[in-house]
Amino acid sequence: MSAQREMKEKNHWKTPVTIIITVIGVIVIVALVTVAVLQNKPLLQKYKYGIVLDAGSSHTALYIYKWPAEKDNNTGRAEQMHVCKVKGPGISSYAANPWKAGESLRVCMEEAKQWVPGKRHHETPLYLGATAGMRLLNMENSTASDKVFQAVKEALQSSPFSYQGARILSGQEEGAFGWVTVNYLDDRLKQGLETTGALDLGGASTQISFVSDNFDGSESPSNSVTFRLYGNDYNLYTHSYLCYGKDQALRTVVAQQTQSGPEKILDPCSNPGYNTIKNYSVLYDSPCVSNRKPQKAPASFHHVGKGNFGECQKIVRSIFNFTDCKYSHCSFNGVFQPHLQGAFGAFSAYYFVMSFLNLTDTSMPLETVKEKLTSYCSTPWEQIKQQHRAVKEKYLAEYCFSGTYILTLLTEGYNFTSESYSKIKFIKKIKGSDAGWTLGYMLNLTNMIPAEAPDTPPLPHAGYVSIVTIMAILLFILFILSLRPLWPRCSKLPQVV
Ligand SMILES: Nc1nc2c(ncn2[C@@H]2O[C@H](COP(=O)(O)OP(=O)(O)OP(=O)(O)O)[C@@H](O)[C@H]2O)c(=O)[nH]1
Ligand SMILES: [Ca+2]
Repeated sequence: MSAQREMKEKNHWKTPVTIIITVIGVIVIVALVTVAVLQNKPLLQKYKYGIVLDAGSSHTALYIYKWPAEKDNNTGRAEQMHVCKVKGPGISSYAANPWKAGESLRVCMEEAKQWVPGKRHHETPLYLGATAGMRLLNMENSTASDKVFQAVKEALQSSPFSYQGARILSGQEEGAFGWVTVNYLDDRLKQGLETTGALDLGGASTQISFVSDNFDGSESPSNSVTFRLYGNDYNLYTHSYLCYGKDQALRTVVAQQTQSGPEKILDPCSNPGYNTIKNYSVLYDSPCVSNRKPQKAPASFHHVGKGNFGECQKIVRSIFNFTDCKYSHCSFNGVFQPHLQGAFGAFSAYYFVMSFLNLTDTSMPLETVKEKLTSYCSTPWEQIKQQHRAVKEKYLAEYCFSGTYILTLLTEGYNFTSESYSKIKFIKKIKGSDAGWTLGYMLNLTNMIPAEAPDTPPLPHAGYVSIVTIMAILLFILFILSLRPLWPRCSKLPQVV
């Protein structure tokens, strides 16, 4: 009797133990699965943001980038979220009123505050990089350049973002980061694919950057930039030609025609019927041409269009020096350049000009490109204006020169042949992000491209979760089986007895 009671009491005790064990088991399963889910992926996809201001010679643009805020930055791709074009000219144009340079940025800075979520403002890095316009101002008047930077810094520091500095990029940096952007957006770096060269045509300078098998940097170290990205070594050739941006090259071509200080020039690079008065002091107010300034000249001259592609190309050719070269190969002006290799992406003014002129199809023979330019250049100015009422007159007036300049720079300056020309792609954006140096610059400064290939997880996220879930269930079943001797079935034994 007492044994039976003991057994009954024991059974009373066993049932709650089984329940507790079951509850603990369920909790363990839930905890394990939750850990697996959380460790590998945040429940809510959050983004990080970065802002880069491109203070170019002709204008400033503010780019906002975003990327998934995963454990390490290297797994998600950064993409352009928004671009804000600053109204007015580039910051170097405010040399006489530096505070206005800072003021000009305010509208876009306000816009940035709307695009980046408020709670991310303080952790969002903000950079400003200035290019050829500020390089020229710095050469001409470093005090004025410092004052412009001071004004710009104050404007940026007063924003809620994490200001990381404003500086002038070197030509090598500008070229190399443009190359990084293009290849990053094309996913060529991560996958270790053959890279694409980058051609950037700005207002005051132009860059060419590419990887060439027969360039190791030894022949001209100043043209060499090395990178180790995702476990691959790149020896990049890059050169930036100051004064060979579209605006400065045009200035040089007009200066070339006004060296004797005439009152009128008949310019083959402007359409027939184009006629405007230009100021000598404005034209020669740039270190790119100041040494050519005529000794004796009136205050202004009549700039009259003649519209002749062939003659225009002759003058354009004359701003390149093709004779001096101390290296095995040169492009122009005695600058070393290895043999062109692979495909190229051409952006900025290359794209603006060639898309306007319907010349982005590079399978078109070079002869056809010349014919189309001949036709555009010879079209009367009034007709051009009538046909393109929505396009800014300043741009319209320059397309004959710009097209001629681009063709000459590519084929005679950089030595693109009809075959290699067909490997150029005129581009504005890649997968929604603008081609340009800004993204590459930010990726570099935020260490978002690792030197070594990231450790790829042997299993995707879902795989981890499934395995942990199965293991947890198996463990639980084993655990329950191990408790068999305590199962309620035992409590019935005394009744049988
Ligand atoms: N036709 C046309 N030209 C443009 C447009 N936007 C800019 N440009 C011109 O194209 C040239 C190059 O522009 P950007 O690439 O912005 O040059 P930037 O960055 O200011 O100059 P850099 O400091 O030399 O790089 C300049 O002469 C601009 O005036 C456009 O929408 N259409
Ligand atoms: Ca630029």
